[in-house]
Amino acid sequence: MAGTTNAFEMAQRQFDHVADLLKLDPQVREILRWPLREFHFRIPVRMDDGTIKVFQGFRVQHNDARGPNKGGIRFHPSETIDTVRALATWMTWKCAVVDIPLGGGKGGVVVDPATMSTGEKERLVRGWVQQMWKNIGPRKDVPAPDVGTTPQMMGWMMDEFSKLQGDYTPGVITGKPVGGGGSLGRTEATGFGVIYTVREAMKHLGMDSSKCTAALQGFGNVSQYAAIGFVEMLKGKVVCVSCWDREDKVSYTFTKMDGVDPRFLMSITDQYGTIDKAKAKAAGYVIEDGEAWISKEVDVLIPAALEGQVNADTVKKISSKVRIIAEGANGPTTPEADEVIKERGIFMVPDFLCNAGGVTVSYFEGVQNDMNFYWSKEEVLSKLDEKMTVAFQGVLDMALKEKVYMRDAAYMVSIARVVKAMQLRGWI
Ligand SMILES: NC(=O)C1=CN([C@@H]2O[C@H](COP(=O)(O)OP(=O)(O)OC[C@H]3O[C@@H](n4cnc5c(N)ncnc54)[C@H](O)[C@@H]3O)[C@@H](O)[C@H]2O)C=CC1
Ligand SMILES: O=C(O)CCC(=O)C(=O)O
Repeated sequence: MAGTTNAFEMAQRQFDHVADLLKLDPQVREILRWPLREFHFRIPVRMDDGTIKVFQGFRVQHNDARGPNKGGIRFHPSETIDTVRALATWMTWKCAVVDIPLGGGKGGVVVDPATMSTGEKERLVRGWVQQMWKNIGPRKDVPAPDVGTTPQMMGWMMDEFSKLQGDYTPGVITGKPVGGGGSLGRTEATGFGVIYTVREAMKHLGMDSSKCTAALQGFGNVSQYAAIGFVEMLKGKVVCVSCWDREDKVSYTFTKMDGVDPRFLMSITDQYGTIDKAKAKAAGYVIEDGEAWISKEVDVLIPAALEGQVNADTVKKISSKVRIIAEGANGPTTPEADEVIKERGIFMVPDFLCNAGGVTVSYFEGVQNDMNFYWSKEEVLSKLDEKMTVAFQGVLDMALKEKVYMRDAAYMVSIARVVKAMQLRGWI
């Protein structure tokens, strides 16, 4: 992969660029370039065979000027502190851009959860809470799921925290299972939120969504509901999705030029987002290499897997037909690729705006936990649509007013809100 691959370096470069445009005070800049707090810890877990395995865990709290830190916990074999720092930093900008009263945090464990039994996973997540419980809580830092973690794990974590605290505390964590303190609509929230922003981008560009096509990277939580939303809400056609194949250890693209059926594909996908190749082939899907998704002649590209996927090499493969890139993933585009996209005039819906639907419904989940009163799915999704639409319009207005790239405009909106909160609290 060419160019910048370190996610935290990417996050700092994006921020520095806009800080320069804003002529941001150097001291304010120094606060915002780095996380305020980091926790590095080891989690010993009794494995099913009786041995003890020790896992590396992290939690990074980037900035809590606007409210408690908020952000998921990622379980991935290649997790690093720099990835967690980047993801925590983007969470600060994400919560600010959708104007929810929360700061930015993120956690992680270096582990491949697919290699563990259910019991081992439960002991690992309870161990994570045992290390962190004094530094998380509804008014301190509220974790949630991300890549490799599930609602069930959030349920166990909430239980562990409540036991240690001696009080039932559902608001300590979000993305919990429905019936166990979770909110209806959280599963769909990130993917549907992506589609609400694509809908608004299409309105701005004068595109008829029912005549549009899309190619998606990834087929996990975000991509599955983005694909469903593109087909069912926008009446468009998704020509391919891709995934990482855990057996073959490579990625594949699953293509059907007359339109994939996302609900069928979901029925043959495991909990880690790997699609069953044999079943897909039998249903008429063409299986191509993992990078094929990016060169499709479509109107919309939705990278919804991991960071750094649209980079100096892969950006060259983007077809001249593409008009919108909607970043479902966090940090999928490197600064080098951004330059090319800007030059080509492709409309960018940047990650921390595009995928903010998840944390928005997590915020709604916390509100419902506080009230001990739960909303219908329709109510949750209609509140989400409103938040995402207002946020999109705010960023678009800034981009048009300042004549800047949408990513820079999103940073401008968020930085102003975080700086204002720091001023109001007397930090600066
Ligand atoms: N789940 C959520 O609510 C939110 C997730 N995100 C971000 O969205 C992205 C995806 O997250 P989830 O869908 O939750 O994760 P997930 O674990 O449910 O799915 C990830 C998908 O990406 C695929 N993948 C991994 N490496 C790949 C590669 N090299 N090529 C193609 N596919 C690959 C996996 O096979 C899987 O289908 C991440 O960047 C995450 O941080 C952002 C906001 C909220
Ligand atoms: O739901 C949340 O609180 C966090 C979601 C998240 O980790 C993200 O938006 O990247």
